[in-house]
Amino acid sequence: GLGLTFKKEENFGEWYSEVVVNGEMIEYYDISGCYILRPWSMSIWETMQAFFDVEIKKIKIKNCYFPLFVSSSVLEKEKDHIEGFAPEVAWVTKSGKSDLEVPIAIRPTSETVMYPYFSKWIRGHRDLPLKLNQWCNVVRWEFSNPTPFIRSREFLWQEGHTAFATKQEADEEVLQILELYRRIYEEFLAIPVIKGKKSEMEKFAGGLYTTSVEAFIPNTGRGIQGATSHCLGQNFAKMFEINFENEKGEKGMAWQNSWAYSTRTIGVMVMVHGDDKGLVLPPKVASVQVIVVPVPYKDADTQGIFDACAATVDTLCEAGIRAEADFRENYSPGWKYSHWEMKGVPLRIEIGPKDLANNQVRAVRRDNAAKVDISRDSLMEKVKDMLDGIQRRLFDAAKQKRDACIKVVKTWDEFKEALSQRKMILAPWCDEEEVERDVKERTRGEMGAAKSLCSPFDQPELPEGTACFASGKPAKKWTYWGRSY
Ligand SMILES: O=C(C[C@H]1NCCC[C@H]1O)Cn1cnc2c(c1=O)CCCC2
Ligand SMILES: [Mg+2]
Repeated sequence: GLGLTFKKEENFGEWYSEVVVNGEMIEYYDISGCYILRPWSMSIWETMQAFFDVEIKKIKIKNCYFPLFVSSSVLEKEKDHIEGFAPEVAWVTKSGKSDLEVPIAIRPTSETVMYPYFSKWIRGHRDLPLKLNQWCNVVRWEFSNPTPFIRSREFLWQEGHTAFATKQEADEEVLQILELYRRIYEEFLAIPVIKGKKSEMEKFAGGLYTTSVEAFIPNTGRGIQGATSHCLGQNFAKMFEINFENEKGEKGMAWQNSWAYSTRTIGVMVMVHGDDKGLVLPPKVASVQVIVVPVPYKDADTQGIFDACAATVDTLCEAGIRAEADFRENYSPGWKYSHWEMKGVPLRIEIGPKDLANNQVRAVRRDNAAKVDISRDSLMEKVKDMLDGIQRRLFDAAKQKRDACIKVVKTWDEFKEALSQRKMILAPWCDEEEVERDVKERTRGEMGAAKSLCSPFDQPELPEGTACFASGKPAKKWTYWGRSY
C-alpha cells in the first residue's frame, strides 16, 4: 500500500530508510554506502546552494574547481592531518588492465589538493586574502553503518579554503561563515542549532580551532555536527610553504580557514521533521510548496473543477509560490493526498463541486493537518501566510522538542542518568583532554560512548569554584556532551 510500514517512534532507522525512498528523495544503489539523489532531494540541495553561493560572493569568495585526484606524496604531506583518516581514503590503482605506476587518491577533502597552488599563487601581501570555494563531491570509504545523507561514501558539499595575512581576519571569517551555516539550518531547514567551539580532541587535527553548528536528533538522542568552520592557523602554511612578503618586506606565513556543509543537512531535516505519514518539508526548501488536487464528484462540472485548479496554480505561481496541480486521471483524490503527504508537500489545496460553487478552495496543512476554506479572492496572501506559518511552526516545534532533550548537570551521576535518558547534556568541564578521554572510556557501551559536542559561545554563568562534572577539578567552561552520529 501507500503508507509507511515502520513508525518513527518505534523503528527509527527503518522508518528513515523507508521515508527517504517513499518520499522519492533517494534510490538505493548497488554499491554499499552510495545513494542516488533524485530530484526531490537535489532541489533542496540547490535551494540551499543558491542562498549560500550568493552570500559567500557578498564577502568576495570566488568559486573554482580543483581535480578530483590527489597524488599520494601530497596527500600524506600534512602528517597529523592524514594519519587518523588514512583508512577512509579511496585509491585509483589501475586503468583498464594495467596498474598505475603510482596509486592516485580520490579527494576526501581538498586541503592537500589546493595548498601547493596557494603556495605558488601567494607571494606578496597583495595576493592576500585569497578566498576560494568549490562545490563538489568527495569520497570517504566509511565503514560504520552507512545512512542516506548522514553517512555515505560519496557526498556533495561545498568546501571553502581561504588565506589571510593576519589571524584577526581569519578569526572574523570563521564566525561569518558559521553564521551562514546557522541560517541554513534555522531559516531554511527550520532546525535549531547550537554554535560553539570543538574541544581539542574533537577539532580538525590539522587546524588551530574548530567551530561548528550542532543539531540534535530527539528520536535517537544523538547530537549531529551540522557544519564546520575551522581556523587552520599557520599549520598548513608551514607545511605547504604558503608565505608572503608583508608591506615592510618581512616574510610572513598565511593564516588559513576551511569550512564546509554537505548533503548531510538534508538527512537532518528528514529526521527532525518527518512523521509517520512521510516527509515534512519546510516551505523554504520545498520544490513544490502547494499541490492542487481536483476532487470531481460524479460528472458534476468536472471541467469547471479542472479549470479552477489550473487557475489556482497560475495565481499562486504568479505570486512566486511553487505550486503544481495533480491532474492524473488514473489516481483517486485520496491516493493523491497520501502520495503528496508522503513527499512532504507543505500545503495541499482541494477543489470540489462545493468549493467551486462557493468560489473557494479547501487548504490542508501538512505539518498539523489543519483544514481551512479560503476564498479565491484572497488566495494569494492567505497561502503566503499559511506557508510562513508552517515554516515558523516547524522551527518552533523542533526547537521545543530539542530544548526538552537538553539536561543541565553538575555531577557524574546526573550525567550518567541524563545519558541513559538519551539527552543532550550541558555540564561544567575542566577542559582537560585526559578527562574527555576518560568520559569516553567510562561511557562506552553498545549505544556508543558520549563525547563532547561543542562548548557553546553562549556560555551560561559559571560560578567561581564550580567543579567539573567528570573530574571534580575547577570547571572552565560549560560544554555540551552526548552520543553522536
Ligand atoms: O575535511 C576535513 C577538514 C575540512 N576540510 C575542508 C572543509 C572543512 C573541513 O571539513 C577533515 N577531514 C575529514 N575526513 C577526512 C579527512 C579530513 O581532513 C582527510 C582524509 C580522509 C577523511
Ligand atoms: Mg569522518
